[in-house]
Amino acid sequence: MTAPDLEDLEITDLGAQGDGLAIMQGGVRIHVPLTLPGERVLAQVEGDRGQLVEVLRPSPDRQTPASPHYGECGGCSLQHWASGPYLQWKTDRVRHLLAREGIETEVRPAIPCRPGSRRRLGLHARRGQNGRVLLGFKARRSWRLVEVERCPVALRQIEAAFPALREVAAPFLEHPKSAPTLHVTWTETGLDVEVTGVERKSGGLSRDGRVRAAAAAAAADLARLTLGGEALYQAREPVVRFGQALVAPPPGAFLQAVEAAETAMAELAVQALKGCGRTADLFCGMGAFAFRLAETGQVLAADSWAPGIAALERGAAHASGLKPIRAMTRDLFREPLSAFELKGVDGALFDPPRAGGLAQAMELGKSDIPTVVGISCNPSTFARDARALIEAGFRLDEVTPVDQFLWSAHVEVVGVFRR
Ligand SMILES: C[S@@+](CC[C@H](N)C(=O)[O-])C[C@H]1O[C@@H](n2cnc3c(N)ncnc32)[C@H](O)[C@@H]1O
Repeated sequence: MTAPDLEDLEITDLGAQGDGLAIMQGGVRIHVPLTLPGERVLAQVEGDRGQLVEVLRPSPDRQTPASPHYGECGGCSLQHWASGPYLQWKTDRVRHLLAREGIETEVRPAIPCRPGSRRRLGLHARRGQNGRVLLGFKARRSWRLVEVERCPVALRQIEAAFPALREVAAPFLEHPKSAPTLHVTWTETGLDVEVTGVERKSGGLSRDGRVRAAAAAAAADLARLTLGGEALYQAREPVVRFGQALVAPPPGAFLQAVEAAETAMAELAVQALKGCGRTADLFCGMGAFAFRLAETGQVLAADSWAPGIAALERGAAHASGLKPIRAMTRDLFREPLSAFELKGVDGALFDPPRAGGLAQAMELGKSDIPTVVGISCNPSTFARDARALIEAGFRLDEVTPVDQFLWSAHVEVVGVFRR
């Protein structure tokens, strides 16, 4: 094996994953994580990857990273970038991905999210030396676990619970093949933790393990602890608020990562769909947007995840002052709501998973709905779906990036289509 070459590189751009890009002789593009455009750096280069050794000429936009685990932890890739150019890069990236589909529209300045606002985290647990439990995130481009004590992205309540969560994780490591992940969500009644990645072949978690997990959950004052959807401990029912409604999320439910981002997206959607008497919320989850839309008009809500639809229905049954919500479990990839079924709907919102919702977008295109709001955590598939709507006669009037995934290369978008 040959040792990597030490190279003096000029970083000219930033790639899609947030890595600095340098062009070597012969036009080879080298990805150098943790660098910024305009910087001169020393990096160990192997293939098309460079590992930063030293920043020889820092960018004026370089800032001190907030996390003590920065660089090692793979969770954040852009913590070293000042907020102005960082947000501008996300906005430009959305514009670029739309342009690639031939779409030109107004891309508004990205809505920022504060540090310390993330309410959902996936924490991995492993055994370290001397049997000690390690809790943290994966290292950059590696399966290695980086133990974290602080996470400036997470809500303070989650960060403060790290030591107690390490105790909660311990029983799930009883089988050497287990690689547990604690999916931690902050709710109105406290922390809701769903554990996955526990070896099931030998009967799953032992009886003793369950007792220890429940005791650790009580000591950590969790609202609920579940393993693969099965309750191990519940002190209080977890509850999340969507506008005026309270919903009890089933274990492992999808929830927008940052509450303020969800509120900002809902405000954009409600504003665009103002005056609609009947809207459709497609890929509705537990109704994060449906409940806000139901404050002024009837809602038809659909999603393939039956437990989420059941939670939405229970929330709707207890909410007061809302217009009726009709919810249905439906696979919108295989069986999108047809233009015929959408008759009488005068506004629609669609918020598909990362893969996008092309089949549903095409049906929306065939319908006579005048306004559609598209929300997506993947601007590439959003642009593809937008293309389908535009080909069906819509204009994409505006797109607003929302920086829901702080200091990562990911960005959420909200687009308003009209015809
Ligand atoms: C990005 S989430 C949005 C959920 C909701 N709008 C919210 O903000 O909480 C995407 C949703 O798509 C749903 N989904 C995934 N595949 C689906 C499919 N084939 N058909 C219908 N819904 C699907 C998931 O269950 C999830 O609720």
